[in-house]
Amino acid sequence: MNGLHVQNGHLPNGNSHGLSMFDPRDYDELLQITDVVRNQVDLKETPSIGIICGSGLGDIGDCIKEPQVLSYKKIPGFPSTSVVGHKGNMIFGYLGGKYVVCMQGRFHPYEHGMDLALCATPVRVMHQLGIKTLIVSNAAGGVNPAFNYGDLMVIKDHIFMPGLCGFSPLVGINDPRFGPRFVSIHDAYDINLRRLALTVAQEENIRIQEGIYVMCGGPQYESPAEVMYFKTVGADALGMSTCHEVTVARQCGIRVFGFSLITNIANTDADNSVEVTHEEVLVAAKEAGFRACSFVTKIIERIE
Ligand SMILES: O=P(O)(O)O[C@@H]1C[C@H](O)[C@@H](CO)O1
Ligand code: HPA
Repeated sequence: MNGLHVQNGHLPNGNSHGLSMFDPRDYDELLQITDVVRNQVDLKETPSIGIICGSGLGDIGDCIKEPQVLSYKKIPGFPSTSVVGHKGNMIFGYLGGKYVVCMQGRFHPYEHGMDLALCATPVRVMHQLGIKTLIVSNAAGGVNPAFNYGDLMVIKDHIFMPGLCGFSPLVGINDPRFGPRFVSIHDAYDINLRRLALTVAQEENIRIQEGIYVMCGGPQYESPAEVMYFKTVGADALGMSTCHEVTVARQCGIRVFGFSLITNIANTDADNSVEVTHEEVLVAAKEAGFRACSFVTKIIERIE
């Protein structure tokens, strides 16, 4: 065990700089964290599905039945969540008739020194808890001209900008217990889950799109010229998260479903642009809360 200090049987949280004292690439250290989680909740069964709530989409966690809520503050190694709209709770309980674990709040690389492995820690912990399927959500700016404010977008594929620039959660030592050194990202977003989601949306009368999500580094929103660049290379929606989590999930063989809530339409012309704010992102997410909950619940009901 490297660099991990056990105090009174508990591992410490990250320090005041948000940097963690544990090594998120160390399988055994993560096992300890997972054990601390297990010891603080009365698990009804092994959770089969993990959920990560995007900005303002914490309502999904609030829909969970018989919830057991564990604050991230009680999970050693988990850094703080500083972004408004990310409550920082790990919730166990039932959704759509399945036992799930839900991360009501995520760690964004821009909050934590671009330490992508640290930010993907919840996925590795959920893997050790036994999940087989991960549902990731995010707020994103729409680039595709057919998209409207408030649309949901099933993620078909992604462009992981930090990953392409060497900021991958898989950089560094690789413990084969997490999965292979080299991971193929050819089918990251499970096609059967995507089809199921499109069917559910149609049945529930939810406006749905399908497209390519781009993870930028953030925290600044993209300039109109940058948006045009991404549009040219095939982007449909822009955000600042998700791809690091999906990459780690795929390494450990978890199947993934991802969706974006289009909270704003990204600017494409500096002469006709509007300010983008996190406040409007949160308003859009609040308006979509009920829809997002029923979408996720109905999908989970039908997951085999
Ligand atoms: O956690 P997500 O990806 O939903 O958060 C988005 C991206 C930024 O963190 C923030 C910008 O408003 O919302
Ligand atoms: N860009 C990046 N991230 C975002 C946006 C955006 O326009 N909207 C919500 N999250």
